[in-house]
Amino acid sequence: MSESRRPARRGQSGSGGRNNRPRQARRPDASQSGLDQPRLAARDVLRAVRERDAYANLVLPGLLRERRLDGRDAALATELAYGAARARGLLDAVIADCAGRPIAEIDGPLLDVLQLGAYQLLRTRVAPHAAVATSVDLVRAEAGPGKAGFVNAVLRRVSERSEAEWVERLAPADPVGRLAFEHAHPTWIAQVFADALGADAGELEDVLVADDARPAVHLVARPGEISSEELALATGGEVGRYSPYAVYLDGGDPGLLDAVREGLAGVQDEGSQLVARALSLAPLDGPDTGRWLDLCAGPGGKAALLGALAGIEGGRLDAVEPVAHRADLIRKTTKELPVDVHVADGRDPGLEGGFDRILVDAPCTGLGALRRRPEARWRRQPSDVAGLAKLQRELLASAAELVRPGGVILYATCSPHLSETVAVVADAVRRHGLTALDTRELVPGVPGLGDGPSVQLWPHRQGTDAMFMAALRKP
Ligand SMILES: C[S@@+](CC[C@H](N)C(=O)[O-])C[C@H]1O[C@@H](n2cnc3c(N)ncnc32)[C@H](O)[C@@H]1O
Repeated sequence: MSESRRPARRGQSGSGGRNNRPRQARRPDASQSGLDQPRLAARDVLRAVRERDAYANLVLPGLLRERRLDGRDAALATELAYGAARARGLLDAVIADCAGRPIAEIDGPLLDVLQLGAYQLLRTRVAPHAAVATSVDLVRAEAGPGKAGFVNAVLRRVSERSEAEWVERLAPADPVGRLAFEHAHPTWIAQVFADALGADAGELEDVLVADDARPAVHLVARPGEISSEELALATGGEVGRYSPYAVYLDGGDPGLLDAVREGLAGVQDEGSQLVARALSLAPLDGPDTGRWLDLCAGPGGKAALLGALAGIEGGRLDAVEPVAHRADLIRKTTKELPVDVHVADGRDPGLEGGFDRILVDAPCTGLGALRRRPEARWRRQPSDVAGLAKLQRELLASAAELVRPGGVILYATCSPHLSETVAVVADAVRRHGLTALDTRELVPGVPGLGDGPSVQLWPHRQGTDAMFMAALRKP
């Protein structure tokens, strides 16, 4: 192994899910046994993402276990796989310039290694000769000396400039495009962030930087099971700033923690905790009869928190999810809680109305949680938005039917896209006669919430995912 173990500049963690079985997670064969194993693992993750649309953060853990990589080797593999997946647009622009040909004309397996090498050269403190040599070794072992020579030549060219110099040379001239390029985001997503920031669009660079940094792991202490103080003591973490259930961890695999294995705690971004809590705090007209509904509940993170909070008040939560295996995940997360899981479409779940509190945590583009899903920013397309916005409106219409007069709906997305947030809410207010409440009052103690009445959280302001929420009461 090399000096590459020095701390790298950027890194990450995340969540997601499809085609992620560890098909590629077999042990390396004999021809690979002399190779740098963390880099081989990172290369295999990039390959799985490219070839079969896998999610890096679901493939990598299985692969590390299969290959018995732990400690510093696991940390290096994680840093390189997630970092290269996240920075793909920037890396590809540099690689294409150095190769003198479009990315589409470079063989996929070579491109995986070039991205890995370019990432090390531009965004880590790995010594250039180690970055180039280990990349060349990876290609030589699989594709022979000719291809290895090509990779060697391209990476040597990459190493002739720093990241800042490449940005200077290749970034588009327009301000949003330039910032997007510099911080490895597609321009359209940077524009979505700028639009959502509105008058605060001057903070765009701060958002992009925060979105590109390794996020802390957030744990949720299950109410009634363990307090956040006890959880922080048990895990060596730090009690969260805003959610009374949050604990921050610096890194590591939270799945290995006793508290998580025993179901006393879960992994959940603090912003998501604040969403669930906001629904529980919303003022109703009339008494709370204890009928709560989570209309888009899979995989069950917020349902677990809501179920625990409803249970403390003697209430119950109905949890709706159309995808059977995601409904199974809700059952697993909420067992022993007063939660009834229904496999159904939230637009017509077949439940009797009259709910006091309804969460609509709608399917969305996820543009607010990109920091936790390394490759997602390069996969999402602007054309994804229209279909989701239609579904979001329909789900909110269904919630407006199911909530009782005086009851409250909390509409939430892990996206700041205006077409998925304020536009959907304004439409619901107009069509269904709902009243917008001041949602800022439902996240007490959280600074930087702007003019209301809805709440948009940001990684650079609150350190959470960019969750949106709006509380709506039926008159
Ligand atoms: C943003 S996720 C919800 C996350 C969840 N609340 C949690 O905290 O774990 C959206 C969920 O809505 C589900 N979904 C998709 N279409 C739906 C529909 N028509 N009705 C209800 N849920 C739907 C998705 O399968 C997904 O599990």
